[in-house]
Amino acid sequence: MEEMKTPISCPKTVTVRRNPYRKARETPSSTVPFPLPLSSPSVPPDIPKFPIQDILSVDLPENRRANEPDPPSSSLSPKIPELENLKVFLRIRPLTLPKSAQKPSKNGGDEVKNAWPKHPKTKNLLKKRVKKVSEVCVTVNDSHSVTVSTPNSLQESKRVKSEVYQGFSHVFSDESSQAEVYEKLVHPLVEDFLRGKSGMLAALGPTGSGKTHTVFGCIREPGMVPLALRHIFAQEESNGNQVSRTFYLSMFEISSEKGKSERIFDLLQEAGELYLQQSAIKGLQEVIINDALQAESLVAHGMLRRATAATNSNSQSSRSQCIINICCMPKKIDGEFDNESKSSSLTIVDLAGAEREKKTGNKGLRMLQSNFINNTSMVFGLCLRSLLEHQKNPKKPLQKHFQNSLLTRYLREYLEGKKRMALVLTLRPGEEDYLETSNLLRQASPYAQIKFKSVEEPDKTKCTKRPIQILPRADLKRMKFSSVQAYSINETTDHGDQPQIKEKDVNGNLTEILVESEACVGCEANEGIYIKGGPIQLEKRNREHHIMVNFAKALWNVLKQYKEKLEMAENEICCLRDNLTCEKKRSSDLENEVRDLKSKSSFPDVASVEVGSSFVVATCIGTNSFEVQNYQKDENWYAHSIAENSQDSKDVQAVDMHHKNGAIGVWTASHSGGNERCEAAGPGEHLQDLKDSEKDYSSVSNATNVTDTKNVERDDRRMENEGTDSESATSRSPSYVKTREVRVQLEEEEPAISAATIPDSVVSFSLSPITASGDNFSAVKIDQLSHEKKLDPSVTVRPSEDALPTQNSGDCTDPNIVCSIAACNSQNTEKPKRRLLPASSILLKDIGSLAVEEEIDKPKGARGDKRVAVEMRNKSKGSISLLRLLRNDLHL
Ligand SMILES: Nc1ncnc2c1ncn2[C@@H]1O[C@H](COP(=O)(O)OP(=O)(O)OP(=O)(O)O)[C@@H](O)[C@H]1O
Repeated sequence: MEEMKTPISCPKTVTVRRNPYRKARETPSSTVPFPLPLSSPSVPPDIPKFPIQDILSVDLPENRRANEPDPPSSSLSPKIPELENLKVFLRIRPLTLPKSAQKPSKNGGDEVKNAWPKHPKTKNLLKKRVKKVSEVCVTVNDSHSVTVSTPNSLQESKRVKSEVYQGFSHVFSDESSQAEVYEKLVHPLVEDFLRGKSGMLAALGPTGSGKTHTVFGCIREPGMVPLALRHIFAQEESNGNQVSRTFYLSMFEISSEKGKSERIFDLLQEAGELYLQQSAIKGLQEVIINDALQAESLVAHGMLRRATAATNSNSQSSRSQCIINICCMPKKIDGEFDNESKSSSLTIVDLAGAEREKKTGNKGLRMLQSNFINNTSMVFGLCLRSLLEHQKNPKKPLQKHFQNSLLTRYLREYLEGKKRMALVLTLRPGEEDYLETSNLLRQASPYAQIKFKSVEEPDKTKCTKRPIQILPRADLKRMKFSSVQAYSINETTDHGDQPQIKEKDVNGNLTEILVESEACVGCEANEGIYIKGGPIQLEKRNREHHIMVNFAKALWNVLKQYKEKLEMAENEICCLRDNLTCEKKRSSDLENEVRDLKSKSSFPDVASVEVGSSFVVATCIGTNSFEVQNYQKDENWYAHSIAENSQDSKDVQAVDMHHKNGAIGVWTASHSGGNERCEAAGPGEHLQDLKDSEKDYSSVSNATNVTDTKNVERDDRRMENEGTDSESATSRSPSYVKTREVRVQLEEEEPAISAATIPDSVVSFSLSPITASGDNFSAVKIDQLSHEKKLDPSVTVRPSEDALPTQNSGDCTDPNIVCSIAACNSQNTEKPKRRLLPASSILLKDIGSLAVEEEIDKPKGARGDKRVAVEMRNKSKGSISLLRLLRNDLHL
């Protein structure tokens, strides 16, 4: 507060003290310059200096005109193309016409129209033409510019009193003759035409301004067309080239009847209406012209056909757009075109003049025609303006105004700046024509800024159509791929910035085609490839072409590889199919062989086991099916009972039987031809040891025919007899059977379980000592297991209490064979097709233990019932009844 009150003296240096206190830095002026470290991180190393000197040393181009577009940068186009400005000529018609040229109109003709108030300014400027000055609004400044003065009557509504239009190629005053106009306007075009450059001249202007007079002229003052024809043929005659070239003349008009659709008519012949196809008139007659006189007469003939009508502005006003084409085609010498001469065309267009309704006073049909004429003129102007704007600012697209009229469609290439063109503006200088004149000059004078390239046109006779070669189909397909590749675009500097399309022909020669920068060039190759656009677009397209070609190549290679793989896979499939067929055939052959062998085999797989006083015989009748028989030993044979074959079994059963004297016999039952044959084998070789693994039964006794095996089955006694009888048999079968027997030691000497081997398998037998019914007779075929395991040679088998299931196990005498006797369950095994009665021996064994009477005399009551129930559970009804029977029979 004290400081605020005391006056503050202004110090030289002010120190601002902050909280917290900081030491003030010394002022830079008082300090020694502090050298920055060389490797200061804040300073980026090696920053290039700004090349100001280089920039300044560049030579600046000379000042260009304001209306000239900026030159393209050197990087984009190394060489500035030779551009030509559109030549715009201006011709001023005489204000007054000679009396011979004047044809009175209804309203008094030109004299009436030119009775406009005089312009005082022009009067002062052109003193020599006092009469005209008072009437004209257009004055020629020099050969390139004119001044248009506003009439006094319009000065109040107009801001400017005069307008200067410049930039014309030449301004022809009203005193200019046709020859003078021709010399400057058409002569260069004709010269170019004769050199092979096409060109077009169009006359624009309001009605009655002298377009037709300029183009066609009259007898005394021939116009541009007759003069051009004379020039052409004079040139030909002077050069002596009449033979080398042919000139064609065509002339047609585009008109609109009743203001509706546009129509094209040939003016050289009565051909009716013609049609425009793209840029060509279909059906247009092109007359060969041999001399100027003939040509002029043709033109005069066409002019007579042209639609004209008298209007207030013109007694012979054109009501159509008239187009004349003079074509030059080199003649064929010995079927070949002359190399030096080129084809070209010269087009001269006489447009119908724009009309103002107020001035012409057109009504009805005339007014409709006037609308059509004005519309065509407007479209023509729009096309040129769009071209100009597009050239000034390439970002602006080139509008397609040409589509709006037949004339502009026909002249499309010219109106898009692709071909050389010249315009001649005709006007009437009278003050009364001020508006038309002013409008025309305002609109058309900027067209002089339109540029087009002076290019040598491709010779139509050489490059437009190539001969189509008839190639094989495969070659054509290949060409579809290779034709794109055949084009290579090379932007060389030989032709400025015009890209060069090098086209490889069939012979491999490169032919160069120039493509205009803003041009649209169609290259008709065999595949009809069309290249459009400027150099940048062409480059882009070229890149796209290359990409597509590479893509197509890669795709083609991939497809080829897939095709090869597919073919290989198909071949493999074929091989596999063949192999499969072979294997199937082999398998079927093997099956047949096995079947044959089986059928040929005399003996099926048979195994027998001695169980107590009985033999149990198992015969393999299927894959897992056995037929089990048991039979008792008699005094002679251990086995002398055999069951019948099942009807399905076609095999032969054989049972090895053991004679009391140690002989081995085979009991066989064969089936052949529907008759079953039972063969009783006689004593064969004496085999002392039944435990031998293999016994060959080479001797078989004579056979006894058995017609009905069932009889055999039903009559055991008969079977036994037959078996006995077989002992004396002498005939022997060459068949034999191989069996292996596995003895199983049974606990408690109850031969309930045994097993035997048959070839490649093990059969186990289960005989229940408790239940003597046939249901508990079972045999299971157990396939040989792998040889890796061995069982204990001494196997003890303990039958289960209820005998179901019964566990069997056995060992194999052959050490190479490892056998395993698996669980044997009568329910699991396939039941034999025919059940046999239980062995009587077993029953007999049980007879003693069974108390049949007890059963009868069983105590009644609950305990007695239980006991009976337990016993009855162990013994079936059949066994009980059988036991009873046997007891009765045996008197036990
Ligand atoms: N330079 C000229 N010298 C002499 N006479 C001329 C000249 N220009 C035009 N004329 C005459 O003016 C009249 C009208 O000219 P012209 O028919 O050529 O006009 P135009 O522009 O074709 O009119 P439109 O568009 O109606 O057909 C004609 O009689 C023609 O002879």
